[in-house]
Amino acid sequence: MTSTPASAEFLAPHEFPALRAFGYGEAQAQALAAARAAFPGTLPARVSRVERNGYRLQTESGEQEAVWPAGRRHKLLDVPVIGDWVAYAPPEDEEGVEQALRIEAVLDRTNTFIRSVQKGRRTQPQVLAANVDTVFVMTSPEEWDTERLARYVQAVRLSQAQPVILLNKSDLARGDLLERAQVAGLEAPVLPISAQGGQGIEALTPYLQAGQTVALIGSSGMGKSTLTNRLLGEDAAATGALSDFSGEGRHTTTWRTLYRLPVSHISGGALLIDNPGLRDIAVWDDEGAAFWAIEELAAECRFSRCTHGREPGCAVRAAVLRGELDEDMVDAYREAQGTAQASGSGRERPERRGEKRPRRR
Ligand SMILES: Nc1nc2c(ncn2[C@@H]2O[C@H](COP(=O)(O)OP(=O)(O)OP(=O)(O)O)[C@@H](O)[C@H]2O)c(=O)[nH]1
Ligand SMILES: [Zn+2]
Repeated sequence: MTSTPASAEFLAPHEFPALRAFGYGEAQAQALAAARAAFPGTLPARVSRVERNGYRLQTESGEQEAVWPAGRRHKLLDVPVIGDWVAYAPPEDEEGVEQALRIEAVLDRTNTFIRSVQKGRRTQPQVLAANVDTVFVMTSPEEWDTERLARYVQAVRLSQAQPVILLNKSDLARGDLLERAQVAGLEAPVLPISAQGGQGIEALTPYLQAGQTVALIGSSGMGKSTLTNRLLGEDAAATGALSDFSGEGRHTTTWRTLYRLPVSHISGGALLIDNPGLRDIAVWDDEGAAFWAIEELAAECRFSRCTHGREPGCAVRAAVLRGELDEDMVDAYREAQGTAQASGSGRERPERRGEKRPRRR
């Protein structure tokens, strides 16, 4: 929604100095204005933790519990995820301060990370994280695989985030791997680092500026936890989102969390998204990429509430006709959005399932 908002609904970013450190800026202020038109008086916050039964929000006045009201008819892709900006209803009275805040709307996302999940025989998109500026793809000398990395790089670029390859455990690199990695032709910087020893870590600084959001992905054992702990440093326990950070280690944490990195010689105070689902590199498949593409294209549809059915000026349909998008993927997406039924063209086509391209791993 890019139309100029009514002034009463528009709250300038500088009115939220604390949220600015969490990345609140002009785009969020515009999105909030649109949400306030529907939900007057709501205020902005960022989802800093997703729990089984609720959320933790970073508001201008600190972290607070919140709920996304059950029973509300919402579409699958509209459910708040880690990294989302939301509009919440401020508590009505003093007592209300003790209660969980109510999330009224998810603000327009600058991007989403979507994976495909299998529900029975159907493929369905699931949003893992939103509003990510940079994705660190972590690999190691033993696991270096140029082709596979090229696919992740492409997937990250599709989602409008910037890919950066971290070649961790560079202390273990043999022969000329570090040199070869630099000239592998990947459309992303390749940074040799050692999360354990700290070598090369300064190269991350440009991506870790205040208000920047980064996500770390990579298969098991690449050193994601080691790097996260190094970046969080001693200040970890002092950060709100980390109040349950314990000696048990992060492996036991199943929450999705947005950590604010302490300001150090490496980080200017960036936000780091840790999502167990995002860690699994298998999510970067063709289907997930198709769902991203649909989300991006949908912004170009003539109607902001386009269901990508038979509306005129639908950019998603146009891409299908051009052969750029798989129709099955569009159907799966529409089903998840709950729009397929409404527009009367929802079809299940199990007979075509067998024809689908094999999933690449
Ligand atoms: N030699 C060397 N070993 C490292 C380095 N970074 C991490 N390791 C080791 O690699 C192993 C795996 O590191 P983790 O940080 O647990 O890896 P992870 O990516 O978080 O793994 P999962 O939690 O399973 O996803 C540990 O034994 C680390 O000590 C490094 O820079 N050099
Ligand atoms: Zn459309």
